[in-house]
Amino acid sequence: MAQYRVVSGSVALITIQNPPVNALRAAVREGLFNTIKRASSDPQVRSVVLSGHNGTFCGGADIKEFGNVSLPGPHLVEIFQLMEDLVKPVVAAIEGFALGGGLELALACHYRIGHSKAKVGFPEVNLGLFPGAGGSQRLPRLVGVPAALDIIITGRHVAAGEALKLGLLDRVIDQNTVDAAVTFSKIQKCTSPPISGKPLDNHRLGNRPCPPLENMDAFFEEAMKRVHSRARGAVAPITCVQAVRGAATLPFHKGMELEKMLLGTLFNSAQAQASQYCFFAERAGARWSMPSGARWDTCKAKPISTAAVIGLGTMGRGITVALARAGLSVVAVETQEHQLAEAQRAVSRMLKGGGRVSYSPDLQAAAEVDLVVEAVFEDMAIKEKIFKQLSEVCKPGTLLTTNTSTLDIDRLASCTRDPQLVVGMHFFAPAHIMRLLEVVYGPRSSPEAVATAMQLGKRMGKVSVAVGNCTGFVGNRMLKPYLEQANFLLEEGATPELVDAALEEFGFPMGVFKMSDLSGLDVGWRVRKEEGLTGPGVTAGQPMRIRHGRRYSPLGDLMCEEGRYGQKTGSGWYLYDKPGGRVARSDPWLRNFLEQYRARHGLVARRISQQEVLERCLYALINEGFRVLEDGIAASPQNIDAIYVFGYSWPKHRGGPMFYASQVGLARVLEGLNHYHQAHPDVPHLEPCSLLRRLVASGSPPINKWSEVVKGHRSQL
Ligand SMILES: CC(C)(COP(=O)(O)OP(=O)(O)OC[C@H]1O[C@@H](n2cnc3c(N)ncnc32)[C@H](O)[C@@H]1OP(=O)(O)O)[C@@H](O)C(=O)NCCC(=O)NCCSC(=O)CC(=O)CCCCCCCCCCCCC(=O)O
Ligand SMILES: NC(=O)C1=CN([C@@H]2O[C@H](COP(=O)(O)OP(=O)(O)OC[C@H]3O[C@@H](n4cnc5c(N)ncnc54)[C@H](O)[C@@H]3O)[C@@H](O)[C@H]2O)C=CC1
Repeated sequence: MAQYRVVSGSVALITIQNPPVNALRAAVREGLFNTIKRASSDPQVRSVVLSGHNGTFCGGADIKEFGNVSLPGPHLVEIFQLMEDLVKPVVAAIEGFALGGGLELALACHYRIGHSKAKVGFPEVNLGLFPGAGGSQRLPRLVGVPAALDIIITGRHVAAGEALKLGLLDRVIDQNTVDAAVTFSKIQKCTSPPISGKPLDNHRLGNRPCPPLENMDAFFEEAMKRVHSRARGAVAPITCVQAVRGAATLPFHKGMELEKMLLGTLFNSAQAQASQYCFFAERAGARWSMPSGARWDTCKAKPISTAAVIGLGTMGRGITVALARAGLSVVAVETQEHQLAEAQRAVSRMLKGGGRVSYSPDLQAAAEVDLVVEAVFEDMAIKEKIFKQLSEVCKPGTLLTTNTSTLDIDRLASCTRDPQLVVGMHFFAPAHIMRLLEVVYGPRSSPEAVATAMQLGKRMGKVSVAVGNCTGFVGNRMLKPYLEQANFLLEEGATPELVDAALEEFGFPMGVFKMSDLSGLDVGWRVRKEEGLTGPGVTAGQPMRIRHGRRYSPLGDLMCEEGRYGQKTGSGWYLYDKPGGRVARSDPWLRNFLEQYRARHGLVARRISQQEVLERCLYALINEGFRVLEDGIAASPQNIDAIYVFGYSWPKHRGGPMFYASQVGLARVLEGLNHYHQAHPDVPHLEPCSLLRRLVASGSPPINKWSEVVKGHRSQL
């Protein structure tokens, strides 16, 4: 766990060994504690080098241990103090990553040497924590308060070059880091005396004062204001500011006491649990499986080096950028001349002149590529035609994928010669930025096609989740009842402002109406027309607010008929200063419109609480999530949660909708749905699904045990 060797005659080389990231689990902490003591008392040893096995210094504390109320083994704070107090110089040799507790470990060393490709950082804020083993107190003393606060609050990875400039690293090298650190620990080159034996006090960060900061009170006030406005209800970022303020104002030992107290408030909090759950949910998608039994570890991906993107609108442009950034050579195809020219400019701008992209108005240009992503209008007839053409044009074996957000993958596959080569690759806007990729398999998609799309997602840095084929797949299928509830609430007396405020307070960066204005109201309108819910496809004589015997809100359709598509037209649920404007203002027109609408349909506006908004919107969405699990469209609640956190900006500190349901309590969610369904019996999305009932009947097991109930449930269907 911590290997000890004496090298070069007098240097104790301690190597942390705990693959894959050398996390500081109990046995490692024990090993570190013992080897530091050994180095201290070994008369042969004059200096110490600390390194990590297999090119990674240390990924920090072992997150899997965090559920324990009291962690076993020696405490990190104690180990780091022991190391800092050592009278022999200790040099950290940083290769790969030094993150979280790993960087705290490096800060407790007297010197830090990093490889030029190394990265350091404090990502704890993403886990609902902050660097609580001395990091919040030592880093500001080394790099100053503003730089330290930035690193701690953002959780970003700092590249070696920047770390050197900040003084976080003493040296950056391109050669073998451990060898360099051993040499460094023994001698300082040229005129300087050997560092072994040199007084080390200035290199013990706990002994140093924080560099002074002018206008400190104003600095922290401003920082706190910024954090409050951005944290969206997350507590950890606020604690980061409090802890760093402690470093700036208190002696080290007092700062450490404050750090301990603050960590105590976070460590077992619901937010920390939710954020840590998200860390593992993000990674769980890589271990995909299909109902056929095909799995991530038994299927091989095809090599992909060239791709074509068909349709260069909003999505196609971002997809082209994402593929080019992943190192693929991309052919971008668009039939509209002006769109092609505009897309070429936009893509070049985003790629900053880099990437290998060629442009064509002709589908024939896709003849030799390994993979195609189709991103034309959401119109089945157009897409079917394109898939038929692609099947004729492309070389045998080309993977044909579609970015459709709702349509049937199998129907598209049936237009091709090789339906097993067709899968959905559902990106989220903006496609080069949003991390989520839903990889949709149809009944005939081959495991190899799925493996290839998943592998490509990884190359693009996406969180990829394999899902089954149904209208809207996982994310958009669950979104439908959420949007539906929001519209019903408007009919009943709410305003877009009230609904959005409730959702933003919950932690979404944008409420449902602001989000719809951003995406474009016409997108959903097109889908509803395609489904025959509005437009010429509606059976004559149907009441306006009923479709297929269920409650329906035509509000979104009426807005589009008024030409209000959202930001792009300068008005939607809100008013914008110009088409394409970003700042939403309340619109008196809309208030009038809603009043007239209610009057026309005999609806009496009532007072609606924020709690009702949250429960109806979120429980309806969660209920559909249970149906998705029940139908086997998503393999696990973790997959659903990853989709919502990385594709729909569900607040990480709430852990995703299914985790949130488990935290609220399944019985309470069931009770809420029963209540609202009784009040609205014509809304099937509010009727609790049978899997939820069954989970509650089985005593509401923890989320990692749901799959057992799901399996039993499916076998009974
Ligand atoms: C390191 C990475 C950047 C590597 O990325 P990549 O190569 O892409 O690999 P991955 O797929 O991400 O990971 C591979 C594999 O490893 C698993 N893993 C990664 N990191 C960890 C980890 N830190 N712990 C456990 N497991 C880890 C990962 O899950 C993968 O496995 P799989 O899931 O099975 O596929 C990347 O991995 C990464 O970013 N890792 C996380 C880095 C990070 O966030 N580090 C910070 C950890 S938190 C930390 O260090 C906090 C502290 O040190 C301070 C807390 C002190 C604790 C003190 C406890 C005292 C509590 C008392 C409180 C009460 C007080 C009172 O009462 O008084
Ligand atoms: N806009 C969004 O937020 C998201 C959209 N999607 C899906 O992505 C697809 C594309 O959507 P958008 O980019 O928003 O549409 P868009 O309307 O912005 O762009 C579509 C482009 O396809 C081009 N096109 C049409 N027929 C073509 C053909 N035969 N050959 C080549 N190009 C052709 C059009 O000229 C247009 O430039 C749709 O299936 C949509 O459902 C998926 C995720 C998010």
